[in-house]
Amino acid sequence: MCDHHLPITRLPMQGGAHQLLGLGLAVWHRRRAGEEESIEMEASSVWSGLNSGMVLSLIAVLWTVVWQNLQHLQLQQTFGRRMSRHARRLAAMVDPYLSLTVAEYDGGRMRRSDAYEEIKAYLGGSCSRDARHLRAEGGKDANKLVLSMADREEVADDFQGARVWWLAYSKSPPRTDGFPWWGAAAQEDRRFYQLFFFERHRDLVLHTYLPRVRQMGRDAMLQNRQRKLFTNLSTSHWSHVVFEHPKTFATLAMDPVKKKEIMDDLDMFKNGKEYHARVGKAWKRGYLLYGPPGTGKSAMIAAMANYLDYDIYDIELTSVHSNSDLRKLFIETKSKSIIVIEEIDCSLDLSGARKNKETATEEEKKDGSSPASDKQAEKTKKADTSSKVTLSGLLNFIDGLWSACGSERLIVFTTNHVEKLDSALIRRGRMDKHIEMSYCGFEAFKFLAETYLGVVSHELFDAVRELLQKVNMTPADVAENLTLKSVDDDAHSCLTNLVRELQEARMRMASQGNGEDEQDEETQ
Ligand SMILES: Nc1ncnc2c1ncn2[C@@H]1O[C@H](COP(=O)(O)OP(=O)(O)OP(=O)(O)O)[C@@H](O)[C@H]1O
Ligand SMILES: [Mg+2]
Repeated sequence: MCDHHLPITRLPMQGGAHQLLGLGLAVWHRRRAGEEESIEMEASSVWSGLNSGMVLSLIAVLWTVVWQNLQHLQLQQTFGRRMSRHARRLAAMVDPYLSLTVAEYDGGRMRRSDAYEEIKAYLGGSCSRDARHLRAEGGKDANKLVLSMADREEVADDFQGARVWWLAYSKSPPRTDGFPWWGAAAQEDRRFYQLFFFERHRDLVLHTYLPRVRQMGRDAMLQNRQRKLFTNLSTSHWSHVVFEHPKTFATLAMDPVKKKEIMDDLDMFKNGKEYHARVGKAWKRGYLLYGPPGTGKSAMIAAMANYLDYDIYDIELTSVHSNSDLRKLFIETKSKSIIVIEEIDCSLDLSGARKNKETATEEEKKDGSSPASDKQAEKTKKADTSSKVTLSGLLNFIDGLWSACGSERLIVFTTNHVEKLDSALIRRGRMDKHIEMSYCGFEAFKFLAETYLGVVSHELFDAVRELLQKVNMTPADVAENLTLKSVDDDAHSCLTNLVRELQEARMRMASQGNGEDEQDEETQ
């Protein structure tokens, strides 16, 4: 990149005379810039440049008027081809510059363009030197800002002896009356980068320069990347915070063999680009994590994201109003990410329609059952009665045609009640790997004792082993007991507390068992 007067003062305009008038002026500027590369312009050449620029502008305006009239008279069919050939020749004489535009959103407003992001990252480094007006966002380094060009800024770039110019601009979106589901984001300005270069550099720019820009942009993005945790606060848009969960596989208590198996599976997935292409499968993988509350399902997702260095998209299904909103959310997700739907059984009625509070409680009243869980009651309370995400919509989201757009994505469902899930939802190919997160065993306890207390053996370990064989306690409860809560606490006091709690749980189980036995005897 170079520090240079910027030759292009043309902002993209609607076609026709305005644009061509601008073109004439731009030519003068660019001619001037071309000469400035080697010599300073003298006053007389400025005037001659200006005059030729003005003449060209006039020709351009006249040409546009004639052309528009020809169009109007519908003579274009007869003369159009020949005229447009002449037009192209004239344009090349008048303006030896080509331009290329990259929009922030391609495919309507559905998906942010990777190319736009890469160009933005590429230009970030140079614009801090050359541009006068900048935009800034937080980056990986807490003390630094990631810079990009503000609207209407231009920077020049030199590549293998060719000079090109980048312009940033934005446009207001067209009116969206009658399309309310496009939402607020559709009203935001649309951003673009426009690249100008000499026609003689066409091949160099298109085939060498631009691929290099994209590659360098990707590298810069990796350097500045902050991992993000996204959620859909509204029906079809993501909001995010920086993802900073400290859980890693090194601090996740579970059977070491099982843990290794999961880590190997993740490695295979991450390095599986060629494999997926070879066997013709979309590069995605489904994980189902199931087990009682507090057994580490959410902790496992955080550990996976940290291990793979992926972003997380946590979908709140109860806020999604329709299958098409779900699709929109999905399309907006980036690669290298984990898409999570927690407590899937609470978010969706697996017969296809969403539960709402009334229907849920009606059902419970009818069969005399209590709510499946407080969490479920809470979820169903939140569910919008107008929600229409269906089981088939969800299945489509996981492995329909749309699921293949983008790549390198894990889809993770969690549930406390795996038995409630529709078999279609969790069959292999959709949820490829089923992982049971279970109550704390002795191995997991030893791991937690070492992590939380730094002890690898203790006189109370045998008592804990014996009790854990008889009592179901979650890793979350064990971890809570092993947490130092005051300066007087130490390993011994924590382990004593744990043993006491396990004994109490065992006594409760025994008394419940007795109660049930007595009831059985009475009924007999
Ligand atoms: N296997 C584990 N290893 C280490 N810590 C654990 C483990 N399981 C749970 N924890 C700790 O217990 C707490 C609760 O765990 P987590 O939220 O992951 O449980 P969950 O299975 O997602 O529960 P729920 O079904 O209620 O969402 C967390 O602080 C987590 O760090
Ligand atoms: Mg959880």
